[in-house]
Amino acid sequence: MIEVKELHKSFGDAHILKGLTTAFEKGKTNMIIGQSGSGKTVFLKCLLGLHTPEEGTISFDGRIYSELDINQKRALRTEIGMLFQGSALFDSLTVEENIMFPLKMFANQTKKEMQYKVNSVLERVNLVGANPKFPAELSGGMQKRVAIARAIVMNPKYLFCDEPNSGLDPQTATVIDNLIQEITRENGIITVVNSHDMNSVMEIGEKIVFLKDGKKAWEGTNKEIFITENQAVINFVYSSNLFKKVREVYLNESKL
Ligand SMILES: Nc1ncnc2c1ncn2[C@@H]1O[C@H](COP(=O)(O)OP(=O)(O)OP(=O)(O)O)[C@@H](O)[C@H]1O
Repeated sequence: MIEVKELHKSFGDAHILKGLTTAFEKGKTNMIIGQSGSGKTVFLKCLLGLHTPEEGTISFDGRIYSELDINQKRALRTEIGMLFQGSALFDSLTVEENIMFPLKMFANQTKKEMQYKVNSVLERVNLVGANPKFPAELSGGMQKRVAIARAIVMNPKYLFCDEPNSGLDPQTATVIDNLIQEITRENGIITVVNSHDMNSVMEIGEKIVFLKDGKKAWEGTNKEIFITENQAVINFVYSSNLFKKVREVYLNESKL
């Protein structure tokens, strides 16, 4: 479990996270939602250890990050897979070289072991045989699948994803969402996803944390978000006519 307690993060006078407390469980896809500027990326960077909170703790299966020494932090870092917005593949490297990159950096494996691992993750994301291709030869959805393969090649315990659907058409976005959720369940990963995409939130949000003014304003499941009476959530999630309608239908059906 990842436990976040009373997290505070400021930049100069700007107090961004103001005592955020939440927890994320194994095998679950957790989504962080909130308006632009509400601190989702800052929070993800705190989880990654890229920002140091002034107050509060983040514990990874009992290991409080701020209390770890440099070697323990380094070891923990190898347990984290990251899916960046826009895939962030190295353009000059092939698919295979991209996926092998973290193995070469952090794992002490033979070429044969690495090759086996690359092929098995490529198979998992349905890209068998894509090894020699360059990112520019792939569609956005395929690039995203390569990025997922790279994020899971080290068998991470934790997977953090920043806007995994940005720039994808709705059908491809759903494929990527389902892949993230399936891999999370199969491997018992703790996955945390920052998202603007309400479709994703409804589809795979087993736990949703709504950030507002640097705090958790609401949390619940993708079932509970349909029935919540929390006005801030309603204003944010059901701002579009389509989602208003979906909520209405859901509420009417649940009365039957
Ligand atoms: N390194 C930084 N230095 C100063 N201010 C920062 C820094 N990083 C983020 N901020 C500020 O923190 C606030 C929250 O930013 P953040 O990127 O976390 O928002 P977000 O919820 O992810 O927004 P979006 O949905 O648009 O990506 C913003 O006001 C931003 O300007």
